[in-house]
Amino acid sequence: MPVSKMKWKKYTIKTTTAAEDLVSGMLMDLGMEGVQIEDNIQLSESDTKAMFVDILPELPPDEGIGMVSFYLESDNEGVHFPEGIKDEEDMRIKIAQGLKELEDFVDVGEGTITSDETEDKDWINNWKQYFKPFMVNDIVIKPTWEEVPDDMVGRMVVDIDPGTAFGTGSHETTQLVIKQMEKYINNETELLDVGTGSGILSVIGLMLGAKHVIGTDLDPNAIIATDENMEANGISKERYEVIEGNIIDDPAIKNHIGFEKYDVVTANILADIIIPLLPEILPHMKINGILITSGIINMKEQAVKDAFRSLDGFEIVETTYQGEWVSVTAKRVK
Ligand SMILES: C[S@@+](CC[C@H](N)C(=O)[O-])C[C@H]1O[C@@H](n2cnc3c(N)ncnc32)[C@H](O)[C@@H]1O
Repeated sequence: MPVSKMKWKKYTIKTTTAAEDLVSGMLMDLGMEGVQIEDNIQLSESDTKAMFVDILPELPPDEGIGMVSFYLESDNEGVHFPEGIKDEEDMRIKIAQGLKELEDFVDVGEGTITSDETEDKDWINNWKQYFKPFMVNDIVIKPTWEEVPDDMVGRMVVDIDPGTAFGTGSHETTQLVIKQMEKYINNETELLDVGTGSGILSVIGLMLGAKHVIGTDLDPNAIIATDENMEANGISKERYEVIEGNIIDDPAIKNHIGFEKYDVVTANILADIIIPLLPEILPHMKINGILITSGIINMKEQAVKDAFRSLDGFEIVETTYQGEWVSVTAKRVK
């Protein structure tokens, strides 16, 4: 699929941090898509988890200003406004009315609207320009829309389009798991991939010879992406299953996955999620089964290891590092 080169016009409303969510909602009601908020409020714990960052960025002080932006497609005929909006003037009037209604509930601040010159920007597909074929050990990982470069021909090739799910393979945490999988997966392996994202680890597990994989994720986009990536790599439906749900607290998922069944389990999720996952994953593993955890920022290495050691059943066999990230591999010993 070629990288889309649509043109977009960006409009930005200067408001307050208190009003930014309401302003976004108002814009979405008017039919705007891709609404973005920028402010200097520190991310909450749940936001950081969703964004997969363990370290909070240092931001300048929050001065209560929030910028809410949206993008409209534009071409030679001009900007394409959502249904019900005639032109730019009509849009500005409708937004001003919307802000006025919100004023009864919250301080909307300046409420000024600025626009950027039309730019060649596609915020959904932009990242694709930077996703190029690369290698992890001997495995070539490439976007589905790129050819295998000449110097990488003849190796195992994994095609990936993560869509909106996590997992191009370029993140250190994913690479740490792939390198461990190469050591432990063989033709007898039953694999469980907790937090499958794009399905990249499941696909690689099967390509390395695993008999079957079950992937789980909380994100419905991960299910779609995994199906697509299995197909892109010519993997038949009998070899895998991907399910939406949480093995931490959903007994139906636990029963479905089955107990004492897995030779290898991968879990590339944040340390704060891995810690409560460990006792839940243990009973699904065979004795001598291997659990490869990743997504652990170095400052949380000790906490994850303490969690492993507090459980009667795991023995840590290896710790590997890439950049500021850590992967802990453990064996089920009883
Ligand atoms: C860092 S991504 C890893 C994606 C892919 N496995 C990789 O290695 O590139 C973590 C994934 O875990 C999912 N996740 C978070 N908590 C989970 C849980 N309790 N059970 C299953 N998946 C979870 C997220 O939705 C996200 O897709």
